[in-house]
Amino acid sequence: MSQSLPLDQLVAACHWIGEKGWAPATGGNMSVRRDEHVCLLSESGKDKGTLTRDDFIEVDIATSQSLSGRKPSAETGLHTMIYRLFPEAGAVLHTHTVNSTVLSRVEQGAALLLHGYEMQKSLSGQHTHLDTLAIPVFDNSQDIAALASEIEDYAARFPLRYGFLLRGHGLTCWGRDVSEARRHLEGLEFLFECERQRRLLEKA
Ligand SMILES: CSCCC(=O)C(=O)COP(=O)(O)O
Ligand SMILES: [Zn+2]
Repeated sequence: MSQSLPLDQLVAACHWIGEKGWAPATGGNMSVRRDEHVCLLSESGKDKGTLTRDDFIEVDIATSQSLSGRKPSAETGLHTMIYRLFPEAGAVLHTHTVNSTVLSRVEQGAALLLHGYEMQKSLSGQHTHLDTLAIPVFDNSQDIAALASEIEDYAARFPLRYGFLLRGHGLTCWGRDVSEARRHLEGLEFLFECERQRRLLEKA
């Protein structure tokens, strides 16, 4: 059986994300790397749970410019930043879930620390619940270029793996391919739900 193409895998991932309710009201954006220079990014303003192959736009990774007249995601600069920072990154998924939106506001520190969860091992290279996983949290901004620059500066000084949270906005995560990006998204969302519940129960 022939293996589906990365874009087909990404479209299936978008439908899965939509079914999960993780991209409500046109929120979220998704992309896949085509090669060293170009990625395919979801078109801005569309319902991401019902995207088709035709809803993805070729974008130059170096300049973040669309190679056609159509408007790619408002957050294009964050996707291209990830592809420039991490040559091994093959797919980027951005979602607006309740957990990522609320936890990123409750967490006042520079990172959401996850510790003691077996499902930390769902993330590539993680082998024990005894380690502490730090998912950085950045203040939300409508200035995507400035936000990308802030995150690039962070990545120059600290390890940046799996994803980052935008405070009161959502999660952007990535993987070597669509399958790994999906696993990282699902694993992080599970961990966020656990952490949100833990904080609620420990306050009770
Ligand atoms: C109502 S969604 C606000 C924009 C956003 O945060 C998002 O993730 C979707 O923007 P896009 O331009 O990619 O549709
Ligand atoms: Zn968003």
